[in-house]
Amino acid sequence: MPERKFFVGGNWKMNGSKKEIDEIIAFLKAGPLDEHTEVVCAPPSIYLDYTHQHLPGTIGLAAQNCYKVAKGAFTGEISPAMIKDVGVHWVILGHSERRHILGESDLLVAEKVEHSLAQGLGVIACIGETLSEREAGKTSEVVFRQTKAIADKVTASGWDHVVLAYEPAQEVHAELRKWMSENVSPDVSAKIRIIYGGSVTAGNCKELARESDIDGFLVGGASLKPDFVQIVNARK
Ligand SMILES: O=C(CO)COP(=O)(O)O
Repeated sequence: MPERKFFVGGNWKMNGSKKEIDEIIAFLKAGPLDEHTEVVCAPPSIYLDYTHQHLPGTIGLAAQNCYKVAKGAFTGEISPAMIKDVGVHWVILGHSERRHILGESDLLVAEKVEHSLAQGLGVIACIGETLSEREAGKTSEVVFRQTKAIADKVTASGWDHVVLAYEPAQEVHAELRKWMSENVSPDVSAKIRIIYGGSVTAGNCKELARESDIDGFLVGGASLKPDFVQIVNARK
């Protein structure tokens, strides 16, 4: 069975300023960070370049979104080519806030994943149901529908550059891995990292990290605080 390197993403969402970023970088530098964990921070796009200039090279960077074509008349959007041009190698796509607040469809998210992979970015592809969908017992239906939209656009080798981020927990992670095995391939299912994106804190990270199908985290609020170091080190 392939080794899946633990992956912790810090999604800063629409937070931060140069001063706050300096503070985050200071606690990341102080660490120490478990070298067996892949760490990727995602600042707002306007700060990608600034963060790239100051962050240690051992920590990766992600944009929080991008568009599905290289350039053109798409006011307010950024492209994978631009993300790469400032030295950044990852992008988060399909975050629940983009799906539900900004109205991104499964197809749009999948097209963004396709274009980003074609341009050579790594993709943190987010999937997850809303609370009302969960309460209606639709978790698997929604999550598999979203995953299928993405899977339809990813080539066999493309999966090497995808991390799947899902909210609720081990049970669904295990179901997702089974879906990947049956619908993509046993090989991809064994290799792909499925990370947990539901309010991870310094308090709950160690227990979550013990689950066999949880290969890391996508952290929101706690990634802005020194607690993030403990989360990165959850498997230590
Ligand atoms: O959306 C999330 C990660 O992208 C989770 O956010 P919080 O960790 O702030 O709950």
